[in-house]
Amino acid sequence: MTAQSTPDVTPQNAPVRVAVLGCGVVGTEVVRLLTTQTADLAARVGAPLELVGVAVRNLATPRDPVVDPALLTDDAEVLVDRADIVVEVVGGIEPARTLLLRALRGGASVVTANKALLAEDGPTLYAAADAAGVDIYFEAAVAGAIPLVRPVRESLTGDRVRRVLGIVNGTTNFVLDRMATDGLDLDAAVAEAQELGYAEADPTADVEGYDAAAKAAILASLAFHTRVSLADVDRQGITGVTAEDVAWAARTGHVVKLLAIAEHRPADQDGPEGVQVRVHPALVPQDHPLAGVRGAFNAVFVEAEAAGELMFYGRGAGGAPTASAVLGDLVSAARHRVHGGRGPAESFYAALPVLPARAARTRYQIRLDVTDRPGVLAQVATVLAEHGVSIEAVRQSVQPAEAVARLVITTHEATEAALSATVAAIAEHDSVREVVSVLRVEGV
Ligand SMILES: NC(=O)C1=CN([C@@H]2O[C@H](COP(=O)(O)OP(=O)(O)OC[C@H]3O[C@@H](n4cnc5c(N)ncnc54)[C@H](O)[C@@H]3O)[C@@H](O)[C@H]2O)C=CC1
Ligand SMILES: N[C@@H](CC=O)C(=O)O
Ligand code: NA
Repeated sequence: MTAQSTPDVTPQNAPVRVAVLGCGVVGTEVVRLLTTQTADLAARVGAPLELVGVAVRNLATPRDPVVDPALLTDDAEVLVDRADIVVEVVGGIEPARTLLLRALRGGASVVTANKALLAEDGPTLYAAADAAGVDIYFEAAVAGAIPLVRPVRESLTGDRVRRVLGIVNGTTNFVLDRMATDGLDLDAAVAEAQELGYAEADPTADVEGYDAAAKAAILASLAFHTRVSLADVDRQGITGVTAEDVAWAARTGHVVKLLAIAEHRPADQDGPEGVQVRVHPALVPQDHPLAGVRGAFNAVFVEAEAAGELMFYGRGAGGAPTASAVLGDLVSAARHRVHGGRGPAESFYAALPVLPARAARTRYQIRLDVTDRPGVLAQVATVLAEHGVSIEAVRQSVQPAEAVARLVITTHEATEAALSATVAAIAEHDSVREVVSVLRVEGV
């Protein structure tokens, strides 16, 4: 195998000045790619990319040797004012928002990995970019290295996207995988994900589903040409998922995954046109492609009217994979600085209402402990039937010593509202000791 050749022609155009804000897991890898691929990047852009500085919170923090100490500053505002393109890998809402607005208003383009900020206040950033005629790119913000933002924002913009469904958080996928395959508990698996650089600065954002919900909001906005914010997403994380849930999933031929699902619903007898966006743990059949997504990998299906079903798969977290997506955006924005042109502006003309996710119809698996005596199963089945929820399958295992039977009921499709009412009624029943768990079943 031969080494890739390095171009020997130095582009004649003036350098594009790049500022990097934040030098943590992702920032360090961005600096590494910028400083080790200088000639290739210059050839691809048509001008050198000059790293003019790296803003950090604490100058005294020990850093990877790839980061030249002479480039470090703790004055991010001054650095922003010196740049043509600002790469933001600090994370969080403030000071990231203020710094990015300063960059955009000053005429710099922006590349950001910050899904929390985009899902909270994306329209303000888009508007500032538009007013200044500059770019805002954010491939790294959704599904790390996987090209997904660009395909949805640009490649599929001539089609009608109906649904986006998948795994968009590497940390929780890693955690659920470690729980299932190695019997690790949630806290130990989260600590490992932090060690590997997958988790957010506060991993609550991962385990409680906020990170996946932010990504779902961004994807829904792009896919359906409308505005969806974090607050619009029906969100449930994985902290309620127990080792027993994971074990029962395997016994019934499933794996537990944290899924993000965004759907465009046409007007029909159930209600008006709109979008539904939800994030929650779900049982996925073991033979479904999403079940084979291991570790911190992500996988997303996009269903479009003309294109049909597309699947995107790859590393959804980690410093180097995320930096790859950042650099791709940086080259695009830099090309525009050198040769003219702009990336896409916000497209929100459809202005669709966000519909309650409780109206979404899915299958469910209900696990409950009942008194082990004749006729109990028929009584539980009657409660389900009375609420219009039909049963697809029932498994029963008995613990004779305790006179308890464990029932695992898989339902046909039902709304969350119907299911909740049914579960409440079941829980009231004399023979029911405990409703142990209720999980959606997706991907069937
Ligand atoms: N780690 C990952 O796998 C991925 C991270 N992201 C996003 O990338 C961004 C950065 O993530 P990480 O590098 O993992 O986080 P990190 O916590 O490792 O790095 C952030 C760095 O920013 C620094 N910082 C905080 N406030 C600052 C300020 N005012 N000025 C300058 N520096 C400041 C922190 O000291 C820290 O070193 C976040 O928005 C995150 O959501 C996106 C995709 C994947
Ligand atoms: N914490 C995030 C990082 C990438 O977006 C994740 O685990 O997916
Ligand atoms: Na991506």
